[in-house]
Amino acid sequence: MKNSLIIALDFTGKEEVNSFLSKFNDEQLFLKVGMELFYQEGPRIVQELKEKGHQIFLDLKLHDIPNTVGKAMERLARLQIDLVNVHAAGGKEMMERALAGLEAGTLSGQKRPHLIGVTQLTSTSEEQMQKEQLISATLKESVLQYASLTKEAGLDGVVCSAFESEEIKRLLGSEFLTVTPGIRTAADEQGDQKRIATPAFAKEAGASAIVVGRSITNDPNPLEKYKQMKSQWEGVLQ
Ligand SMILES: O=c1ccn([C@@H]2O[C@H](COP(=O)(O)O)[C@@H](O)[C@H]2O)c(=O)[nH]1
Repeated sequence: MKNSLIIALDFTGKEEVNSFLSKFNDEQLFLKVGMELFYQEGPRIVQELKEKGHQIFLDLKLHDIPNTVGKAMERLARLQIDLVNVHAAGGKEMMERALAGLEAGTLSGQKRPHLIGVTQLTSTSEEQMQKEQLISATLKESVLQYASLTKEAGLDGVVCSAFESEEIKRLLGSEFLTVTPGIRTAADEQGDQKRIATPAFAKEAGASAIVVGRSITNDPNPLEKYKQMKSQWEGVLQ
């Protein structure tokens, strides 16, 4: 899990996924299945990708009452995913129940999937957060508060931007995972993301893993772009 570059498979269906993955010459990847793909294809897509030897981050960002999230996590654990998440804004009790559900659903002999909490989405700016969520703290303070709550609930780490990773590791320990989306090279379009950083910046900030979607999936040569970003992430200059 640590030091992974996770590719976000934000596609409308299985055909698009297969056509994208065919360019990777059977390379074993860490793939993120999000709402768009999961709602279209259902749990079967996760099973198919696992059967091909890929690791899976199931990014469904659960956020509901503790009982519902706990029960849902118990079901998701059966998919033998590697990483899954909830919104930290759901609260400590909800996160504790999510973890308990995941543990209860993990089959004996299998490893429990890592569970992380989303802090503030990387598409949120400080100004938006303060105006729309009526939070008067700085964005970093809000992220750190959610990260602390996530750790208190016993989770393995958080989703945050690369800008908060270093501080989270300093406060909560180097083993606490920071998974950072909003990753772009200098040439890429920002799109709807607000807190973007390069793979090299994320590495410098001690991020545990980076999540890259459109920079790779929209590139005319996704394999080359993947290799380029991976080598920047791994600290090999290109
Ligand atoms: O705070 C968050 C949490 C999740 N994401 C997800 O990561 C990818 C990023 O895609 P890009 O195309 O590289 O912007 C996407 O699937 C999001 O759902 C995030 O961006 N920020």
